Amino acid sequence: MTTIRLTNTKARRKEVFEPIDPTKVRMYVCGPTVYDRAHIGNARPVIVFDVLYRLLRHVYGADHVTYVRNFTDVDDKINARAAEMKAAGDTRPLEAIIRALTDETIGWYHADMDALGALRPDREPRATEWIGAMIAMIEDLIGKGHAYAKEGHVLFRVRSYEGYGQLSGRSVDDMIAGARVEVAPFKEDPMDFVLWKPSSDELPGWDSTWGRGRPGWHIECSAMSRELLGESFDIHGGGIDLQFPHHENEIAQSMCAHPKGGFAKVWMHNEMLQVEGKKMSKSLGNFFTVRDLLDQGHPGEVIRFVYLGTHYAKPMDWTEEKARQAEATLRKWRGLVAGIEPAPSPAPSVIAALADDLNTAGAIAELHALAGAGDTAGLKASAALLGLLDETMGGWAEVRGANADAAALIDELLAARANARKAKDFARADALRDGFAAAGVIVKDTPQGAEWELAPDFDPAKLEALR
Ligand SMILES: Nc1ncnc2c1ncn2[C@@H]1O[C@H](COP(=O)(O)OP(=O)(O)OP(=O)(O)O)[C@@H](O)[C@H]1O
Ligand SMILES: [Zn+2]
Repeated sequence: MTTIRLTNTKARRKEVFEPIDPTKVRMYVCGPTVYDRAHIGNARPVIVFDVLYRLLRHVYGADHVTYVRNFTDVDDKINARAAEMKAAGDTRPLEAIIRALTDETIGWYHADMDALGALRPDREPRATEWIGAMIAMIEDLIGKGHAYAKEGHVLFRVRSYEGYGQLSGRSVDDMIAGARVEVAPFKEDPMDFVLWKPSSDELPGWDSTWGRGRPGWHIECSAMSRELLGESFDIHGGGIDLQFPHHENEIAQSMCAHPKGGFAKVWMHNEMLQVEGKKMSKSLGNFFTVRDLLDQGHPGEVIRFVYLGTHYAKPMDWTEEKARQAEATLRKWRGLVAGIEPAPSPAPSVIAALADDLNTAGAIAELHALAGAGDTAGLKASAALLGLLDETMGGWAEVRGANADAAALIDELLAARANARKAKDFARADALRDGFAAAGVIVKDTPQGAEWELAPDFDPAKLEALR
């Protein structure tokens, strides 16, 4: 069996991955808070953990892997957005606006992430459907002395859990000094965080022994992962921005509620997608959405390919140049594998790269090697492991709109040019080169073969005349 090695943030090193139960590999990834279109930063964990999911399914069998990713559909940011909509004239009750907003956002999220070729997780729990489990967990924590109720709030008593800070490697006192912790009259200690808070009549709320209220964000993931995966599971993922406080708080809650369980064995964090050295985020306003890129004509597969070019543990940025190169490569590979029966399994070299802490850039280098060696069946099977070259994947036909026919003709003419060169028919090869230039097709010869793109003055009639 393939040995997978993963960097465990908790251990701060690369470890051999050994599932607790190899017939039931379990992974939980923190999903989006649903009030807005996903920006391209939010797509990074989706793609990273989709590749891991595909690798786990390949190694352990598709029926032996359970992937859970939640939707946070109760949150102050959602309430604030709904309040803005109401202030802007929406006449529905706030709760109805919230329901419509979260439903619509989940629909967008599915459409956008599907377009990136991400498989849907096995379970996608909505927090609002698991409130009972959250209340039960909070009651349990109070019973065990790890939480306390005050003024309609329930707080987690951070100093009651001695392991607090281990994941992020900081002491509680450092954290207090460094973080902007909210001091509130109902807190015993500034580090304590909210498990439950009161809701006004018009906000979403659920009845509890502490009054009508709603859960805090951190308890959602602890309760849902416990319900769907158990007290111990294999992998917990999310962006590095969630390591503290969100994941630290999840660990504290889950370890205190279920001291016999181990919660997550391996913690994996993707680094940030950045814009000029800063995390892309809604609060900084330096974001654009996956939908923006799709609407600009970038096929989802091209976006995916760009992400795979950088290791998940390194920061990355999005550039048009990367997109251009990705598109040229994929266009060429799509031409190579069209109508080809894939090999029965992916190439060992590609599996080995992915098994080495998801070395996606290395896996792509291996795909180039397969393409270069003419192993198109191997290329197709191996690309599938990365979620690439799927013939049902959309985007390509629309990418250049009416120019889809042109794409086929250009590829045909490039093949003709290569043949002419091989046959030393330089007159024909040169005529094609000049013809491309005149028609507005920019051709670039690279070690991997010819790449092309259309200039703004592209003239389909001139291209047609080159036949
Ligand atoms: N710039 C980014 N690069 C990579 N991952 C990101 C980035 N921003 C958010 N994420 C990840 O996206 C996932 C969904 O997070 P969530 O919906 O809470 O977004 P968010 O953190 O609220 O976004 P923002 O910071 O823009 O408000 C999380 O796993 C988070 O770590
Ligand atoms: Zn979470």
